[in-house]
Amino acid sequence: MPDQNPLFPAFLQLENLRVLLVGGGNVGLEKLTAILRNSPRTAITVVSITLLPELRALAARHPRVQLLQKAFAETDLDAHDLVFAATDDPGLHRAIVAAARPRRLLVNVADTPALCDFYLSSVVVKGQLKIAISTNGKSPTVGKRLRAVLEETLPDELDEVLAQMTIIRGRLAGDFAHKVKSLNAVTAELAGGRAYESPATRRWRRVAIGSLLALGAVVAERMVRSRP
Ligand SMILES: C[C@@]1(CC(=O)O)C2=NC(=C\c3[nH]c(c(CCC(=O)O)c3CC(=O)O)Cc3[nH]c(c(CC(=O)O)c3CCC(=O)O)/C=C3\N/C(=C\2)[C@@H](CCC(=O)O)[C@]3(C)CC(=O)O)/[C@H]1CCC(=O)O
Ligand SMILES: NC(=O)c1ccc[n+]([C@@H]2O[C@H](COP(=O)([O-])OP(=O)(O)OC[C@H]3O[C@@H](n4cnc5c(N)ncnc54)[C@H](O)[C@@H]3O)[C@@H](O)[C@H]2O)c1
Repeated sequence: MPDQNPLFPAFLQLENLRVLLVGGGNVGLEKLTAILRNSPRTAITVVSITLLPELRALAARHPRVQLLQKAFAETDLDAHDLVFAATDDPGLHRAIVAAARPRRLLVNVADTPALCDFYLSSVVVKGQLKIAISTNGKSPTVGKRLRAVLEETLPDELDEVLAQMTIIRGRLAGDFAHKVKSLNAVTAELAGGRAYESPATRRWRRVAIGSLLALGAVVAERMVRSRP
């Protein structure tokens, strides 16, 4: 399958790891915000020559974020597990990746797929439910739009369902196979397909898919027309 998305999705216990963020400008602030929104107690070292006031304010609200106002040095990689590079210096990004490789550190370089060991995703949150979306870098904008559609469409009650299922699975007796059978039976309705969609969900699905397809067709046509 030549065209498949080969990325492996996983959900990190980031609060057990140590993160280095290099760059404290606009993009650095975006990365720090994304990390802390998901995993607010993560230990993060931010290394940057300059630090935006908003980033300082965010760090002040998170005791495990440490700010180091200075230029990046290779030794900053020591004692970290993951690295985010978000400066305005592509040469520095290449140097960070080169220094991180022999240390077996995983690196994300903002907006630079060729230098990334992992990509960030659009994240849908409904209580405890979290869905990460990857377009394999094809269009982060589509990821962002899909996030909004899913946030709007997924019923808020899903979080309650999860809470109830946790209680039920804790109470179920019997062997593993019996438990799986019971849990599948209890949740059968959730997987019931379109017949089980609420009218609002059905409408959103049609609107979302319809408008994305229409938009794609318009853009494609314009591009064909504007070709020299
Ligand atoms: C999901 C999200 C997470 C986050 O960053 O937190 C994310 N980008 C987001 C938004 C966004 N990024 C860009 C735009 C402008 C419009 C556009 O270009 O489409 C917008 C839209 C906006 O801001 O509205 C610019 C851009 N991004 C990349 C390139 C380079 C390239 O494509 O070659 C360029 C061109 C730079 C340039 O032209 O200079 C590359 C990457 N961006 C990724 C993640 C990874 C792939 C994710 C995937 O598989 O989809 C990957 C590969 C690596 C990485 O950075 O991790 C977040 C949405 C969060 C949300 O709101 O839900
Ligand atoms: N701001 C955006 O939304 C956006 C969008 C698309 C592309 N970009 C590109 O992304 C890059 C970063 O953008 P930005 O807005 O975050 O820039 P920025 O100037 O706000 O931030 C860059 C940060 O990197 C730090 N830095 C530079 N060299 C360093 C070093 N040697 N050691 C430590 N820190 C160092 C700077 O002190 C600064 O805090 C730029 O190349 C920009 O063109 C930005």
